[in-house]
Amino acid sequence: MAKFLIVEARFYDHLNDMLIAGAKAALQAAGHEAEVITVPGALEIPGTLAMAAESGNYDGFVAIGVVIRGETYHFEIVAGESARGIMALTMDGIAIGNGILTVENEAQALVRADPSQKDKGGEAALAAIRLLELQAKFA
Ligand SMILES: Nc1c(NC[C@H](O)[C@H](O)[C@H](O)CO)[nH]c(=O)[nH]c1=O
Ligand SMILES: CC(=O)[C@@H](O)COP(=O)(O)O
Repeated sequence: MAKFLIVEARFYDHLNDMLIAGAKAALQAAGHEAEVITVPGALEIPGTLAMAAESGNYDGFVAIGVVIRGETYHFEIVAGESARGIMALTMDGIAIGNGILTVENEAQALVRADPSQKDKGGEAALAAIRLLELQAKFA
Protein backbone atom coordinates (compact mmCIF):
# COMPACT_ATOMS: atom_id res chain seq x y z
CA MET A 1 0.00 0.00 0.00
CA ALA A 2 1.35 3.47 -0.90
CA LYS A 3 0.46 6.83 0.65
CA PHE A 4 -0.79 9.50 -1.74
CA LEU A 5 -1.36 13.17 -1.08
CA ILE A 6 -4.08 14.92 -3.04
CA VAL A 7 -3.29 18.64 -3.27
CA GLU A 8 -6.46 20.47 -4.25
CA ALA A 9 -6.92 24.07 -5.27
CA ARG A 10 -10.46 24.70 -4.03
CA PHE A 11 -11.79 27.35 -6.39
CA TYR A 12 -15.10 25.61 -7.27
CA ASP A 13 -16.39 23.42 -4.44
CA HIS A 14 -18.84 21.26 -6.39
CA LEU A 15 -16.32 20.51 -9.11
CA ASN A 16 -13.52 19.70 -6.69
CA ASP A 17 -15.79 17.39 -4.72
CA MET A 18 -16.36 15.30 -7.86
CA LEU A 19 -12.71 15.33 -8.90
CA ILE A 20 -11.58 14.24 -5.44
CA ALA A 21 -14.22 11.52 -5.29
CA GLY A 22 -12.89 10.11 -8.55
CA ALA A 23 -9.28 10.32 -7.43
CA LYS A 24 -10.00 8.72 -4.05
CA ALA A 25 -12.00 5.91 -5.67
CA ALA A 26 -9.13 5.09 -8.02
CA LEU A 27 -6.53 5.17 -5.25
CA GLN A 28 -8.62 3.07 -2.87
CA ALA A 29 -9.47 0.55 -5.59
CA ALA A 30 -5.72 0.06 -6.06
CA GLY A 31 -5.27 -0.41 -2.29
CA HIS A 32 -3.62 2.90 -1.59
CA GLU A 33 -4.11 5.52 1.13
CA ALA A 34 -5.21 9.07 0.27
CA GLU A 35 -4.87 12.31 2.24
CA VAL A 36 -6.21 15.65 1.01
CA ILE A 37 -4.85 19.13 1.62
CA THR A 38 -6.25 22.37 0.26
CA VAL A 39 -4.44 25.39 -1.21
CA PRO A 40 -5.95 28.70 -2.42
CA GLY A 41 -5.48 28.19 -6.16
CA ALA A 42 -3.75 26.20 -8.88
CA LEU A 43 -0.68 28.45 -8.77
CA GLU A 44 -0.03 27.24 -5.21
CA ILE A 45 -0.14 23.56 -6.15
CA PRO A 46 3.40 23.07 -7.53
CA GLY A 47 5.10 24.69 -4.54
CA THR A 48 2.97 22.71 -2.13
CA LEU A 49 3.80 19.50 -3.99
CA ALA A 50 7.49 20.34 -3.77
CA MET A 51 7.27 20.90 -0.01
CA ALA A 52 5.25 17.72 0.52
CA ALA A 53 7.62 15.64 -1.61
CA GLU A 54 10.59 17.01 0.33
CA SER A 55 8.95 15.92 3.58
CA GLY A 56 9.33 12.27 2.56
CA ASN A 57 5.92 11.50 4.05
CA TYR A 58 4.21 10.54 0.79
CA ASP A 59 4.85 8.12 -2.07
CA GLY A 60 2.78 9.81 -4.73
CA PHE A 61 0.69 12.87 -5.43
CA VAL A 62 -2.42 13.97 -7.27
CA ALA A 63 -3.03 17.61 -8.19
CA ILE A 64 -6.71 18.59 -8.29
CA GLY A 65 -8.18 21.91 -9.42
CA VAL A 66 -10.30 23.75 -11.93
CA VAL A 67 -9.21 26.75 -13.99
CA ILE A 68 -12.02 28.32 -16.01
CA ARG A 69 -11.17 30.99 -18.57
CA GLY A 70 -12.26 34.51 -17.63
CA GLU A 71 -11.89 37.84 -19.39
CA THR A 72 -8.13 38.32 -19.05
CA TYR A 73 -4.81 36.69 -19.76
CA HIS A 74 -4.77 35.35 -16.21
CA PHE A 75 -6.18 32.02 -17.40
CA GLU A 76 -3.05 31.41 -19.48
CA ILE A 77 -0.83 32.09 -16.52
CA VAL A 78 -2.75 30.00 -14.01
CA ALA A 79 -3.30 27.10 -16.39
CA GLY A 80 0.13 27.18 -17.95
CA GLU A 81 2.26 27.84 -14.93
CA SER A 82 0.55 25.26 -12.71
CA ALA A 83 1.03 22.65 -15.44
CA ARG A 84 4.65 23.73 -16.01
CA GLY A 85 5.45 23.53 -12.31
CA ILE A 86 3.93 20.08 -11.98
CA MET A 87 5.74 18.86 -15.10
CA ALA A 88 9.06 20.10 -13.70
CA LEU A 89 8.49 18.11 -10.51
CA THR A 90 7.47 15.03 -12.49
CA MET A 91 10.68 15.34 -14.56
CA ASP A 92 12.54 15.25 -11.24
CA GLY A 93 11.06 11.81 -10.64
CA ILE A 94 8.16 12.71 -8.35
CA ALA A 95 5.04 10.63 -9.06
CA ILE A 96 2.34 13.23 -9.71
CA GLY A 97 -0.91 12.94 -11.64
CA ASN A 98 -2.27 16.24 -12.93
CA GLY A 99 -6.02 16.52 -12.41
CA ILE A 100 -6.25 20.28 -12.87
CA LEU A 101 -9.02 21.03 -15.37
CA THR A 102 -8.27 23.95 -17.70
CA VAL A 103 -11.52 24.66 -19.49
CA GLU A 104 -13.52 27.33 -21.28
CA ASN A 105 -16.66 27.10 -19.15
CA GLU A 106 -18.40 25.26 -16.32
CA ALA A 107 -20.24 22.90 -18.66
CA GLN A 108 -16.91 21.54 -19.89
CA ALA A 109 -15.71 21.24 -16.30
CA LEU A 110 -18.80 19.34 -15.13
CA VAL A 111 -18.37 16.58 -17.71
CA ARG A 112 -14.65 16.20 -16.91
CA ALA A 113 -15.03 16.32 -13.13
CA ASP A 114 -17.84 13.78 -13.00
CA PRO A 115 -16.53 10.30 -12.06
CA SER A 116 -19.39 8.76 -14.06
CA GLN A 117 -18.37 10.69 -17.17
CA LYS A 118 -14.78 11.68 -18.05
CA ASP A 119 -13.50 11.17 -14.46
CA LYS A 120 -10.38 13.32 -14.83
CA GLY A 121 -9.76 12.99 -11.09
CA GLY A 122 -9.61 9.23 -11.37
CA GLU A 123 -7.49 9.51 -14.50
CA ALA A 124 -4.96 11.68 -12.66
CA ALA A 125 -4.82 9.22 -9.76
CA LEU A 126 -4.18 6.32 -12.14
CA ALA A 127 -1.37 8.30 -13.78
CA ALA A 128 0.24 8.90 -10.38
CA ILE A 129 -0.05 5.21 -9.51
CA ARG A 130 1.63 4.27 -12.80
CA LEU A 131 4.44 6.77 -12.26
CA LEU A 132 5.04 5.29 -8.82
CA GLU A 133 5.28 1.84 -10.37
CA LEU A 134 7.78 3.14 -12.93
CA GLN A 135 9.75 4.92 -10.20
CA ALA A 136 10.26 1.52 -8.56
CA LYS A 137 11.03 -0.19 -11.88
CA PHE A 138 13.78 2.25 -12.78
CA ALA A 139 15.17 2.67 -9.24
N1 LIG B 1 -8.75 31.93 -11.53
C1 LIG B 1 -8.37 30.75 -10.92
C2 LIG B 1 -7.33 30.70 -10.00
N2 LIG B 1 -6.67 31.85 -9.68
C3 LIG B 1 -5.91 31.99 -8.43
C4 LIG B 1 -4.47 31.54 -8.58
O1 LIG B 1 -4.37 30.14 -8.76
C5 LIG B 1 -3.66 31.93 -7.34
O2 LIG B 1 -4.25 31.29 -6.22
C6 LIG B 1 -3.63 33.41 -7.11
O3 LIG B 1 -3.14 34.06 -8.27
C7 LIG B 1 -2.77 33.79 -5.89
O4 LIG B 1 -1.46 33.34 -6.10
N3 LIG B 1 -6.97 29.53 -9.43
C8 LIG B 1 -7.65 28.37 -9.74
O5 LIG B 1 -7.31 27.29 -9.21
N4 LIG B 1 -8.66 28.38 -10.65
C9 LIG B 1 -9.06 29.54 -11.25
O6 LIG B 1 -10.00 29.52 -12.09
C1 LIG C 1 -8.57 31.69 -14.66
C2 LIG C 1 -8.78 32.94 -13.94
O1 LIG C 1 -7.88 33.52 -13.37
C3 LIG C 1 -10.11 33.59 -14.07
O2 LIG C 1 -11.00 33.00 -13.16
C4 LIG C 1 -9.98 35.05 -13.78
O3 LIG C 1 -10.99 35.68 -14.47
P1 LIG C 1 -10.67 37.07 -15.20
O4 LIG C 1 -9.64 36.76 -16.27
O5 LIG C 1 -12.00 37.53 -15.77
O6 LIG C 1 -10.11 38.00 -14.14
